[in-house]
Amino acid sequence: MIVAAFAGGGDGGCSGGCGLVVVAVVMAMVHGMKAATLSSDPLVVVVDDELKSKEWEIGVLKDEIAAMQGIRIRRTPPIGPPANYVGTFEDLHYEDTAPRNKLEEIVWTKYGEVAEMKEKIALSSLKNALGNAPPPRDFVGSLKESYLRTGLPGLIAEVKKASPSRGVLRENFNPVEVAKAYEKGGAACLSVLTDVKYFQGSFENLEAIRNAGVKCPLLCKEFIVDPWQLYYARTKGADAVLLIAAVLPDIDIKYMLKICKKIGLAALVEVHDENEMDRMLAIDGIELIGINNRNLGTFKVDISNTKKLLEGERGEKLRQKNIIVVGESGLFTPADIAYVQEAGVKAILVGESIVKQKDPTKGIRELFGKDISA
Ligand SMILES: O=C(O)c1ccccc1NCC(=O)[C@H](O)[C@H](O)COP(=O)(O)O
Repeated sequence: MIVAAFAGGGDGGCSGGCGLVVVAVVMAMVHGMKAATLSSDPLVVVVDDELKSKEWEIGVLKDEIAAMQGIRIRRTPPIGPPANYVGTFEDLHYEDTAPRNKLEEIVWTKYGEVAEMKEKIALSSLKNALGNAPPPRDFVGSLKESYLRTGLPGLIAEVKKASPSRGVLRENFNPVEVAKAYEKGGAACLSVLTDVKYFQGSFENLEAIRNAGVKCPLLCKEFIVDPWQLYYARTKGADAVLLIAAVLPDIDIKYMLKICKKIGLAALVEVHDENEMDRMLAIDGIELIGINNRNLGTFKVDISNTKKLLEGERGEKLRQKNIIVVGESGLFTPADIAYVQEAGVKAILVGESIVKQKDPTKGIRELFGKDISA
């Protein structure tokens, strides 16, 4: 086991906690080196090489910790150590270099995109810009209010032009028009895809909807891999963000939840299976858990996933913790809504079935089998 070897343990009994200590130590070293890089020391080149090596080691360790938590999504392609690497990991083999599934491909692309964005906009600038951002609105409160008003799951209606599994869902896509139609139809909140490459979304769409006076709180539907994105989303007017348990280890979820709280973002934490649900149930401070019925590896949609994850002790624990469960993906008919509501959800996230309708307001009426706007 890499972490144990690196930690000098080697007895195979090193838990995720041990790995975290190792990461903390390496990070402290990296921070020390970053400080050195800023100086005019003649050893700067050597320090730069070491810095690259240490950052690479952190990536390896993070994947190792994630794997221990059952996460199969690797953060970056396993490209091997930087040139001149001298260290603990040089014996690793890099055969499995293609993404294992679409989600992993999206995550790798996102890492690259975010790295480029971070070069252009420093975190400190984003922090300074927070004061000028449109004020955060109560995403969770809006879902609760809708549920109490209608007796039906609060609707998070998704502004989604296209998806990897279904291709283009709506030609002549006007995000503001769709958002207004959803609001008119009784949506409690909106989800706005901001990923460009795979969903043809954008942060411009999010900003445009916010600036058009739409009152529904907005979820920034993005693949978050770095805390920088949380600040960016907030400065663009998001009220909530998505944290995907299949992508983020517990330590990242905990850290990001803290940041969200600090900057006024609600967090929808998304799970797909029992392992992810159990991991999230062990974390304090989660208010919203989304159960995605779409397997993000195979794209297969099965709404019985929601029921399966809410049965027995898990359902009981969710109720005890007052967590609102959101049923996500593959919901098309009033019977589907009744099925997931019966299973215990109090909110739903719906894209395809309503965005494809000529009139999305009417699409919402058909989805629920009644007018939920009044
Ligand atoms: O929708 C996809 O094809 C997809 C592929 C890979 C990762 C995520 C994906 N979708 C994100 C979502 O979870 C859905 O957009 C959302 O739950 C709404 O689903 P639906 O009502 O089925 O459009």
